[in-house]
Amino acid sequence: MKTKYLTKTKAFEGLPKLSDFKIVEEDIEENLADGEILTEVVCISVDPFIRVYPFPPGIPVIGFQVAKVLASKNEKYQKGNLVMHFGGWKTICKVADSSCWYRVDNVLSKEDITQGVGVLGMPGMTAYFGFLDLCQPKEGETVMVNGCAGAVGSLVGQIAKIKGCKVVGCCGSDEKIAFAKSLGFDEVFNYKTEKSWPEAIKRCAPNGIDCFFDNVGGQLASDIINQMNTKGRIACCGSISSYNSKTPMQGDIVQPAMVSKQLKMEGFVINEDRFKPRHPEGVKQMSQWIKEGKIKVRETVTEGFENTPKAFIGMLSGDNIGKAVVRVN
Ligand SMILES: NC(=O)C1=CN([C@@H]2O[C@H](COP(=O)(O)OP(=O)(O)OC[C@H]3O[C@@H](n4cnc5c(N)ncnc54)[C@H](OP(=O)(O)O)[C@@H]3O)[C@@H](O)[C@H]2O)C=CC1
Ligand SMILES: CCCCC/C=C\CC(=O)/C=C/C=C/C=C/[C@@H](O)CCCC(=O)O
Repeated sequence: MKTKYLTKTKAFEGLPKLSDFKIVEEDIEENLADGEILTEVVCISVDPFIRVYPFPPGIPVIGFQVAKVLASKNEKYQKGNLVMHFGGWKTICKVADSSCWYRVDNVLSKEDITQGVGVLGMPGMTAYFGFLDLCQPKEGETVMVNGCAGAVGSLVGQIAKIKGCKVVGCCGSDEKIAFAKSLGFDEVFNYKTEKSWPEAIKRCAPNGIDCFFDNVGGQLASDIINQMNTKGRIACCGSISSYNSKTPMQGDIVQPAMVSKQLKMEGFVINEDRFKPRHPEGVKQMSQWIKEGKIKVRETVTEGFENTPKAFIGMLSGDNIGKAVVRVN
């Protein structure tokens, strides 16, 4: 049997380019070891961590996909099931049990299957556990989310509304502002067009910020932290403003605000042991909120395996609204 995968030809430098990728075709043995499954890709996730995770050129680009089981030597999965696994940008995969997250067709219909790598996948779990566990939001508090129209940020804002918070967001276009407002965000600003970030933050959150979910980092994050209320909580989720930077980032220091306001700042990665065993809880709650109409899902879908690099570069450049995903089959 033949498989195809996308690999990077060399380490990324700055914003990745289409010429940094190539497709490789090879034979794949169909015999499976105990616990393995053989799958055919349905959709592929393009996520920011792929830009910064130091995987070498030559191997399939890392990442999550939803795939159909073609054969199984794992009692949890049967031929025909749809699963979400960490098989990378590859069409036919042999997958070990440890890389397979869950059966997607138990919770999603065929039309919504791309949500397996979005709201019910890694980004959804990041929003759910990262925000609720680290920020501990209370009713009436003000929550700030940057990258607020993306996969994680758009979900964090909606969870914050469910918890009775005032939600302030920022993002990179007026179309994205309209989207965030349609989700229930109370105030949103465009960080690309505002003359002064401190003034925009003050205007949108005049009473200060209690919880900050940081997707972006850099000076924008420093400006937000400098307007936090006493005992505020900061979840450091990502720092996408630095991922393509060719020179070291610079920004105002935050220690004076951290000390004087007694802030709590904590970084996390969703595959930590403290979250992994709780993923079924996250999937169940997010599914429930979607059914109840409390969480709305938006995706930017690119068609075709060969267009995965284009979708990835587009996501890093801000082209996506909601989750960026590639539909293959
Ligand atoms: N800690 C963890 O376990 C996880 C962390 N993350 C992190 O969460 C963040 C969001 O990820 P995700 O929701 O998947 O991605 P998004 O869907 O939000 O897509 C990326 C977005 O980042 C924004 N962006 C790009 N460059 C910049 C910049 N220089 N300054 C500000 N914004 C920028 C763009 O939106 P715009 O138009 O607004 O600029 C773009 O659309 C990332 O930092 C990611 O690394 C994600 C998953 C897990
Ligand atoms: C593990 C990636 C660390 C890079 C941190 C960079 C930015 C933050 C971010 O975006 C984190 C993303 C985390 C993604 C986690 C993916 C794992 O669940 C992959 C697990 C691998 C496997 O299942 O074999």
